[in-house]
Amino acid sequence: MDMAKATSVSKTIEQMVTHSEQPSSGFIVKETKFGSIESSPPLGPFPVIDMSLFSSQEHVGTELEKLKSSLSSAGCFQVVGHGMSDSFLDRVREVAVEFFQLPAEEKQKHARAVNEIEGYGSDLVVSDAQVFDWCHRLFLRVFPVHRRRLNLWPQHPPEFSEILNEYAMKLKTVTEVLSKAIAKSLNLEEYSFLNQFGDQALMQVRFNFYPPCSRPDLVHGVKPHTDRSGITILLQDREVEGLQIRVDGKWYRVPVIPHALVVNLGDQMQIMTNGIYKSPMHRVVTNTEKLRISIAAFTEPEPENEIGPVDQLIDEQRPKLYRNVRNYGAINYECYQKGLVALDTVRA
Ligand SMILES: O=C(O)CCC(=O)C(=O)O
Ligand SMILES: [Fe+2]
Repeated sequence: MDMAKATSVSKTIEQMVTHSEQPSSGFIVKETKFGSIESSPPLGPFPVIDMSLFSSQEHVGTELEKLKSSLSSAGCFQVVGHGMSDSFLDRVREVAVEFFQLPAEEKQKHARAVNEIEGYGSDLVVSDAQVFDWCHRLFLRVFPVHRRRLNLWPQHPPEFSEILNEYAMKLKTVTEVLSKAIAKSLNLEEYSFLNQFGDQALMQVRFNFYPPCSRPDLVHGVKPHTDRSGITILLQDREVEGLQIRVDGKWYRVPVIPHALVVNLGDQMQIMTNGIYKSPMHRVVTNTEKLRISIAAFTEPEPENEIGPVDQLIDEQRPKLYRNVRNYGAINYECYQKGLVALDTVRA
């Protein structure tokens, strides 16, 4: 795909929104393998877990039970008691909004290169048959720190980098605490997953901006996918819903709880838990009235690390479901281009 066509995708959304036009054909979903685009399926069975209770003798058992039952079915829950204040989370959202409100030329200074995902832009174009998502994104690697590409980090608003850095550090702690709790919920040693992530685990943050859309019934904010990560932590819009998760073949809405974080498992945790815990398929729908922003942080093992199902989760009843792999990110990307389900290609 040449540069002209790639940039025209992002311009098109803004122009169509400004002129209240119908989405152009490149955005229209023609076949939905995973069910029609409904804006209001039922609310999902996603529990709210209070992380501060992990250190309470009295309550930890109940919280770990909730974690276990949600991860073995839906693969998703929300967390409170994560240690971040409401005002801090609002600040994180605000800097994202301020960035997206900048004039297009200003945002383009941080544009991603045509064949790269890091930076600001719309969908990376990988095939002529591709249907585009109704979304602009700013995608930045935050860990390991020496791999940050600071030229892609916004200069406006001026406090963007400082806030993102602080948010990333806090999310790192939350992710570590959750990894240990996930291990405990399976009666494993606390570091069973963290050891596979390694000290140089990757964290990438994606700021998603979904403009209102005149035909939410015809486009996806983000098309159905599973995350390639180990663990994804999502800060949803304070007010506007849009995320849906598929459980047992049906779509469910994830409710907005303004100061909770949504936790989704990614494919690499499904591998490490030998398929006991699920990496849920999810999608985002748009609406006619309101724009939506969300901030997703994906943590995954160091690409060079070999990861695989934890030994204690393999037995005669549950043989090893996945083989050991390195660089799952690259496998996932290749499958995406070929239209294959990445997890199916790494079965034992
Ligand atoms: O916007 C959302 O709620 C989810 C976005 C998402 O699934 C992603 O960025 O991978
Ligand atoms: Fe996702």
